[in-house]
Amino acid sequence: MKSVLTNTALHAIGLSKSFTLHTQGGIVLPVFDNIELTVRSGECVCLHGPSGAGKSTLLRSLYANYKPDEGQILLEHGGETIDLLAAEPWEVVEIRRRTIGYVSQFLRVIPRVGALDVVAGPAIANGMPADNAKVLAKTLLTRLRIPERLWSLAPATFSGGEQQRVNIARGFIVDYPVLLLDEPTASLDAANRTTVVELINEAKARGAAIVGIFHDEEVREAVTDTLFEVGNRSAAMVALAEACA
Ligand SMILES: Nc1ncnc2c1ncn2[C@@H]1O[C@H](COP(=O)(O)OP(=O)(O)OP(=O)(O)O)[C@@H](O)[C@H]1O
Repeated sequence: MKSVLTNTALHAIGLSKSFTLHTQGGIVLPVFDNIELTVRSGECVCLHGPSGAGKSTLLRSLYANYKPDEGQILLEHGGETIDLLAAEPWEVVEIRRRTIGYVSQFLRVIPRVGALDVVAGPAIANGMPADNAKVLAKTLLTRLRIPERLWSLAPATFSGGEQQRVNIARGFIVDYPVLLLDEPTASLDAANRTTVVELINEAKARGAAIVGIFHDEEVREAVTDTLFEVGNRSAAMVALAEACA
């Protein structure tokens, strides 16, 4: 469909999700119901709620890792508004390449590919010449304090925090219009948390629409514009100012 979202980068309408446990007698676990979520360009929405409320499930649904039972996820992609849930698998691949970035807590390591190439990969896939992509990758790895001696090594043997920082560099190397962040600072020290906050705020300043889960209170307060409560049946938007008052 032609573009219908004005200044809104992502609009989820009527999202409902339950899991059916086929190996456990077909028990149905409802997770969320009738979620309505709007994220504007330059805005960071923090998914908030108790453990088990469904934050990760919602974030994964926004990346089409999980398929909600009902609803639409409208996005601007290639000058058109598309519904991610109705997209063909090849379109989902294309949407992930160009429009939605996702930083999970854990790096899915690619055997034998060095950290520099792991980070440069998404930029090259978006058409950036390899030399330029590697320069950008080096800048990000330096900002995230990955020592140069590790750049050519495959991250499989890196520490948890090092892997997470490689993952963050990989997620921020492309100027995705929509960025999904699942606890990006979970294994990081204070200096690297500060760098991640800077990267998030720089992404917002260039107009990225961000949805994230941030358990660290300082990080949450430094980046969040809007808290989105997950976990009651009528999930509601609560202004950050109210939540922090
Ligand atoms: N793949 C799955 N299959 C079945 N149930 C699942 C699956 N993923 C999540 N769940 C269930 O859905 C509910 C929500 O889980 P989810 O991980 O989204 O919560 P969360 O709010 O992110 O929790 P936390 O803050 O502890 O990470 C939980 O009850 C969980 O057991």
